[in-house]
Amino acid sequence: MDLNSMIRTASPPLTHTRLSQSRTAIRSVYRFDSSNANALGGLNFSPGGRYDWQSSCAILASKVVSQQQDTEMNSGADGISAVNGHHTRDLVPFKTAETAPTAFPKPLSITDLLPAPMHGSQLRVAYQGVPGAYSEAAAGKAYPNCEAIPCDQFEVAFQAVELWIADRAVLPVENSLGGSIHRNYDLLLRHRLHIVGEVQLPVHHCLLALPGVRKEYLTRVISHPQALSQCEHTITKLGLNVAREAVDDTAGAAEYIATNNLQDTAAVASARAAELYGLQILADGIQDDSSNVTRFVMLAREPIIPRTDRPFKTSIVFAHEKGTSVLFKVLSAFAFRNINLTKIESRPHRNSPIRVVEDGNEGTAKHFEYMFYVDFEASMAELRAQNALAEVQEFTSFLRVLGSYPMDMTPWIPSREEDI
Ligand SMILES: O=C(O)C(=O)C[C@]1(C(=O)O)C=C[C@@H](O)C=C1
Repeated sequence: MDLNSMIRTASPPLTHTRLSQSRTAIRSVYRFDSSNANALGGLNFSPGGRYDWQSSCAILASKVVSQQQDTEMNSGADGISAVNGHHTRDLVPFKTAETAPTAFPKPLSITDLLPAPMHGSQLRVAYQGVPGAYSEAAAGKAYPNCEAIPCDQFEVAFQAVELWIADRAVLPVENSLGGSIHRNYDLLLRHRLHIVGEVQLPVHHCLLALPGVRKEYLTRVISHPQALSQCEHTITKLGLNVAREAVDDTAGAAEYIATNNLQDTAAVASARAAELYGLQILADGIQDDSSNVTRFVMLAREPIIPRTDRPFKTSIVFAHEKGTSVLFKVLSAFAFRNINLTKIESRPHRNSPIRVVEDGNEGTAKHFEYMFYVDFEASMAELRAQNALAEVQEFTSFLRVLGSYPMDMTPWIPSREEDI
């Protein structure tokens, strides 16, 4: 058994197996009851279903709304049906309050369209890791008072939302020191969820060990690979002669040390993980840069309606059969309209990873093919963004809008000063 599986044995996050056990129950009912909760490892789902919200949201096509339409939207449910070109009554079965007072669907209200619905019921948010992981903190920042659902893998968090076990997933996509979390870029493409928001979380790492353990006793430091890479230089500067070992998440590493009473191993994790698993903090603020930040995206089954009354970001992914030659044209579509790009990422084109170009005289060239992910600072409700994408569509063979969502504009709170 490897380290990761041993850690998983000790903690009960949502796994692929538990997801498939619960699949049948989830398909047959929208409401979760306590038996489903037990099937999912004791997760305590909030009572009451969301089918009213689901059926209402089903009418929201991913079409954009203009600024003028945005105003109509504020006029209530009728306005919304007009905005989207649909008639709600065609889609929602009509019942009078007298005949079925409890089954009558709640009309879609403006709060249903916000990234964090204020339904009164607790929002269930899937994250990868165990309690004390940074992803759990990001879920709490994105959706205060949510019910955070731990998942053992990123993919399980995607599936938890798809299967209605969770309402949202909050997943890391990039870190200011460690770079992109590639796995999540690939999963964004493979799954059909929509980005409905982003949060940036200052990440303040600590070196944790069992009480009484001194730095000199350590032979091994374990953590999430991103966390290890964010502390690489500092671990060396601390004079530790240790092997680095990657595990699934930072808090899981802390839990593993506590459960197995490991005297020679330290974890890179949060101060909250130290508290939860009874470890001491040997060194505080061990990230190589004190302004270490991880950006997380919030995912949902339905897109939100883009707006223009606050700063929005839009994320797209595109590809072209003729390779990278299209890149300049695509980027210029944004440059001409003064639209800032905040991120560009390329990933292997899994369906056709190599393009072979025969040249009779020179031989055969093999070019790698890519999917390009771009984030830009504009809302899909803005004409300039719509025009830019119309142009991009002309140059590309594949284009998907992953989401148009409010930018995280929370004031910058620098991480505490290093204390080592
Ligand atoms: O292991 C955790 O605590 C996580 O939440 C994962 C994760 C990541 O995937 O990057 C999140 C934030 C930090 O950058 C380090 C690790």
